[in-house]
Amino acid sequence: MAERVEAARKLFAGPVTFLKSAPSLQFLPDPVANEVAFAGRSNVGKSSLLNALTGRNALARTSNTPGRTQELNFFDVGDPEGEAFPAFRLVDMPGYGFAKAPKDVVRKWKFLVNDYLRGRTVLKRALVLVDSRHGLKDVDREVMEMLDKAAVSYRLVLTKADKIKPTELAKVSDATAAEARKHVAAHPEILTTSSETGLGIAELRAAVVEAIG
Ligand SMILES: Nc1nc2c(ncn2[C@@H]2O[C@H](COP(=O)(O)OP(=O)(O)OP(=O)(O)O)[C@@H](O)[C@H]2O)c(=O)[nH]1
Ligand SMILES: [Mg+2]
Repeated sequence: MAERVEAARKLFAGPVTFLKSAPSLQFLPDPVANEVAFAGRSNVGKSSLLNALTGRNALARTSNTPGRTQELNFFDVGDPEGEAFPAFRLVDMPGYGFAKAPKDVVRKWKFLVNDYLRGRTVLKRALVLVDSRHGLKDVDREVMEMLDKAAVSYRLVLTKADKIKPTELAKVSDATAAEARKHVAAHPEILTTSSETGLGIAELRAAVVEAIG
């Protein structure tokens, strides 16, 4: 475990650059590197977690206003010692399930995300982020079913762990794990993170590196 964490730290210490935004499938980058995608309800902390993983504060745009990102954002991550750049890609997905989302936006999200998830052979894993204060919601369950059907393996990641008491956190984590076990494509173990304190970030890096192989 410690070895994997160290290897992952090195890989993530390499160059990281924003590649492009894809508002629709025709704008997807060529599938030249394995990808790990960040999914989750709006405001759950996807962009913040991507920044924490790469150690770059302002790489992915974070915001207090939910639903700003409606595109797939691709980031190249390199290996400082390797020849190949990118070594892999991180994909920041638009958030789902915010209250004021207009219907056409929701429909667009479903088409874009569903098509991306089903058709992308380089997509090795999705990380489904869940706010640890709220736990899984029905929209998350719908996305989990979408991932089950698309046969994309995924891992549930609790975010903003700094915002709740450890006893509450343990309860939410147990409940989330119990649900994960009912889904064929879900990893049974839940990762707990905070972009604010750095909790779980090293472990999440290791999980990404394991996923990209
Ligand atoms: N306390 C705390 N706040 C966080 C954490 N992660 C994110 N936030 C805050 O939560 C808000 C939303 O974060 P984002 O990273 O923009 O969320 P997102 O999931 O990318 O949101 P969308 O792009 O709208 O889907 C911001 O105000 C962040 O500063 C965390 O670990 N702890
Ligand atoms: Mg975002």
